[in-house]
Amino acid sequence: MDSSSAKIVVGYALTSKKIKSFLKPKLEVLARKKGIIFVAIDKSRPLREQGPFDVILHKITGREWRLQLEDFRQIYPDVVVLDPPDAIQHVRNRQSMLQEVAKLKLRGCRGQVDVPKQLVITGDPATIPSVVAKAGLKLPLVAKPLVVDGTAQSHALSLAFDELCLTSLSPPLVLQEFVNHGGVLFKVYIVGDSVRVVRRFSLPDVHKQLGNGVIAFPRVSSAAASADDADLDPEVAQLPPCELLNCLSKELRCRLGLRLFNLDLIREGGTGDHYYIIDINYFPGLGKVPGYEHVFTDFLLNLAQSKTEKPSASLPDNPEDILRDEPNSK
Ligand SMILES: Nc1ncnc2c1ncn2[C@@H]1O[C@H](COP(=O)(O)OP(=O)(O)OP(=O)(O)O)[C@@H](O)[C@H]1O
Ligand SMILES: O=P(O)(O)O[C@H]1[C@H](O)[C@H](O)[C@H](OP(=O)(O)O)[C@@H](OP(=O)(O)O)[C@@H]1O
Ligand SMILES: [Mg+2]
Ligand SMILES: [Mg+2]
Repeated sequence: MDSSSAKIVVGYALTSKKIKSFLKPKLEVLARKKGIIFVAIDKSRPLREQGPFDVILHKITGREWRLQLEDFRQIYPDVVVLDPPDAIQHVRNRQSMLQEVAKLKLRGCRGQVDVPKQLVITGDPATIPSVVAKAGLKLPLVAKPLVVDGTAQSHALSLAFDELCLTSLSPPLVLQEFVNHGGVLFKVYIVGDSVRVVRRFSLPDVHKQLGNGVIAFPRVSSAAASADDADLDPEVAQLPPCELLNCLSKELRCRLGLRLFNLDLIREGGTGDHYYIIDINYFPGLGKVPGYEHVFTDFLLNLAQSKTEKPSASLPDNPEDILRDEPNSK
C-alpha cells in the first residue's frame, strides 16, 4: 500500500533511537492492515516539500523544527500535529509540567492526587540550605534538572539527605520532597482517550537517613521490566482505581493540550488513596507497553474519524477505555 491508497498517512520525525523503540515491525504491520502507513520525514529537506500527511508524529525539539512545522500547518491546516510544540514545551520543564496537576478538580473520583512539595532552584548553590529551610521542605529531597531535553543529563537525579550537602547541587534544578510509596510506581500511559497502566519498580522507601550527603541514582522506573509479575505486597501492587485514572487523564489531556504522554503516579505510603504525580513525559516509551500497537493504531483511526466528523481534530471527549495490565490479562 502506498500513500495514495492509505487511509491515514503518518509522517514521523523521530530520533533513530525512538524509531527503533517505537516503530516496531508489529506496529507497522498492524497499521498497514488498518490502512495506516508511516512515512519518515527527511529532516534535511524542507518539510513543505514533503507529504502530504494526515498526521505528523514528532519528538524533535529546536526552533528550526518548530518553524518548519508552523510553515507546513499554513499549507495544510488540517494536518494533526502530535503533539503541538507549545504543549510539549510545557512538560519539558519540571516546574511547569506539574502546575496543571495542582489545579485539578477530580470531582467524584475516588482518591486524591497532589504534587509533592517542590522548589525551583536557579541561584547560588550556597543559598540552597536557607532557601529550603525557609520553604519548609522536608528531607530527603529528590534533586532533578529543571529542564527535560531528552539528554541523559536531564535524567540525572539524586537524593539529598541533609541540608549541608545541598550546596553541592548544580542549579537550575527542582528539589522535590521524597514521598515513601512502597517501592512501586504506576506509569499511566495516555494515548488519546485510552489509558494504559503498568507497574514499575521504583526507589525503596526511606525510613532513616540511608547515608549522608547527596546520592545519585540510576533511572529506576523507565526500564522495560514491569513489576506486574513481581512478588509484591498486594495492597502496594493494587492498581489505582479506574475511575480515578479516567478523571485524571481526561482532565490533564485538556489542561496540557497533549494526546500522547504518561504520568508517573505514586501512592503515599504504598497503600490508601492519596496519590502524587511526580513526573509527566511527552511521547514516552510506548513500545514498552504490551499491546501498544493496538492502542496506537486505534487512536490514529479515531483521530482520522474525528477529523471527518469535525472541521478540525479536537481532543476526543468520549469516555476513556481503560486497558489494564492485570498480571493475568497477558
Ligand atoms: N518525589 C518523589 N518521591 C519518591 N520517589 C521519587 C520522587 N521523584 C522521583 N522519584 C523516583 O525517581 C524516579 C525518577 O523520577 P522522575 O520520573 O521524576 O525522573 P525522570 O528523569 O523524569 O524519569 P523518566 O522520565 O524516565 O520517567 C521515579 O520513577 C521514582 O522512582
Ligand atoms: O518508562 P517510560 O516510558 O516513562 O520512559 C520514557 C521516559 O519517561 C521519557 O519519556 C523518555 O523520553 P525523554 O524524557 O525525552 O528522555 C523516554 O525515552 P524515549 O527515548 O523512549 O523517548 C522513555 O522511554
Ligand atoms: Mg518519570
Ligand atoms: Mg520524566
